[in-house]
Amino acid sequence: MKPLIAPSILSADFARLGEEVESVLNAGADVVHFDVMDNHYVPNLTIGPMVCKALRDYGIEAPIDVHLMVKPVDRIIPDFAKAGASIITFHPEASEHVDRTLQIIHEHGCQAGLVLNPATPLHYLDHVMDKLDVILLMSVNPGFGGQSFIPSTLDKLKAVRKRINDSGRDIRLEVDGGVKVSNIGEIAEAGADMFVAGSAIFNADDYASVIQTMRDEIAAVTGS
Ligand SMILES: O=C(CO)[C@H](O)[C@H](O)COP(=O)(O)O
Ligand SMILES: [Fe+2]
Repeated sequence: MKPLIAPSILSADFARLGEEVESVLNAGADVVHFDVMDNHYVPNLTIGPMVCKALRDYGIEAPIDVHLMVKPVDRIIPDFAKAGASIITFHPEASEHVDRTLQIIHEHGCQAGLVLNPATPLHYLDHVMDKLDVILLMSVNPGFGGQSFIPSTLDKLKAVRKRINDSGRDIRLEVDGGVKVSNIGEIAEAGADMFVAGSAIFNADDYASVIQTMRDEIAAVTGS
């Protein structure tokens, strides 16, 4: 599948969020990564469905990838679907019934994904592979942008890539946390095909140049 670059708006200038999202899409980004934190499941507080709707009302048409770091998770899903989310991912530890949460996301017309933290085992995928559109591996502990990539994620990516290939389904393998120009090649080589990057893109002066360099690094190892 075509590699997707998904800037995390956590590192955008929130006072100019509409413009920032527009700029990063004009600079070549594919997907908007939207980090939702509740000061309960993670020790930080960010943005909710009203902000997602505001981006749609502003004219943003690109897919919005809502990464829910909230507990409980089910009751906020319909609000995000109504607000214009395209993909909704959640952490299994934040759901009492993972299969039901996936079902709620699909019933509301969104693509669904599970997010596994660095220390969360892969067995959470065991009985739901047929219901996943996305698997997101966290390469930092969730809660903050600007952290360093945890290298053991590479082996985990390889293992999940194998599971996806064995399943025969088109499941996106997304990676989130500490992704930069300097490591995106090895991350792609390990099997990721959707790359979240917050600080690496929004802290740069030229968004287009960072995104193009990321694409070149991915193409150098995967040919796509
Ligand atoms: O989910 C997240 C943190 O919980 C963010 O998406 C992630 O950290 C992106 O930021 P950066 O690229 O700066 O690491
Ligand atoms: Fe995220």
